[in-house]
Amino acid sequence: MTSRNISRFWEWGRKIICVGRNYADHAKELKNAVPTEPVIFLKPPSSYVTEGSPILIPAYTSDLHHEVELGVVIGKGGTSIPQCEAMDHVAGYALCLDMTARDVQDQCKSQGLPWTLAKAFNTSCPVSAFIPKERVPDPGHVTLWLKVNEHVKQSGCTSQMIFSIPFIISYISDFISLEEGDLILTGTPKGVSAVQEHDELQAGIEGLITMSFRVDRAQ
Ligand SMILES: CC(=O)CC(=O)C(=O)O
Ligand SMILES: [Mg+2]
Repeated sequence: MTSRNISRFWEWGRKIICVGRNYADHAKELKNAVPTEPVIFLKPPSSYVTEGSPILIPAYTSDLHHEVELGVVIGKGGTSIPQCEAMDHVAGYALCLDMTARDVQDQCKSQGLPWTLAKAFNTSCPVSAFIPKERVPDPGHVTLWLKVNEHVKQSGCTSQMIFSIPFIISYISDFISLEEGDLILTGTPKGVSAVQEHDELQAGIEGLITMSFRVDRAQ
C-alpha cells in the first residue's frame, strides 16, 4: 500500500470543520453578536480547490464573499483532547479561504436554516500548500492578508482570535472526533467583501506563504 502524504491532505477526503465569528471585528462588521462559545459548521472535501484551478461562483448567488483564514491540519486524531495536549495533534497549517454566498447565508439565518449552500458548495475552500508546524512557532501570532485585484481587503493577526487554536481543537473534539488529515478553519478577520467573475485573489500569511486564485462563474 502506498503511504499517504499529509502535505496533500486535501486529497484524503477528510472533514473540514470551520469556526465562525472568531474575530470580534468581523462579527461586528456583519452585525453578529460576539460569541461566548465557538460557532461550528462543516464543508465537504468536494469544496477543496488548489492553486491553478478557479474559484467558481455558484449560479444561485450574487454576493460571493472571500474570508481569509488560518487552517490547522490535524496530524493525530483524537476525541475529547485536553487543551494542554491539543498542539501535539497538529501536523501543520494552510492558508484557506472560506468562500461564502453571503446573500444565501443571510436568507438561511433569517429562516433559521443551516448554512450548507452558503458555505459548502464546490470550490468554497481554496487552500494553499501545506506548511509544516515547525515553520510556524507561534500560530497564535501570524498576520493573514487578502487582496482583490491588488487592493488590500483583509489584514488581521491571529492574536485577535476570540478562541485560541488549542481551545478550538479541544472544543471540537468533544463533539466530533478528529482524524489525521482533517482541516480546521479558524475564522476570518474583518474586511470580507464580494468578488466578481475574472477577479484575481491573492492571499498570504506574512513571511510564510502566498497563494492566488482566479474567480470564474460555475457553468
Ligand atoms: C458569519 C460567518 O460567515 C462566519 C465565518 O465563517 C467566520 O469566519 O467568521
Ligand atoms: Mg469563515
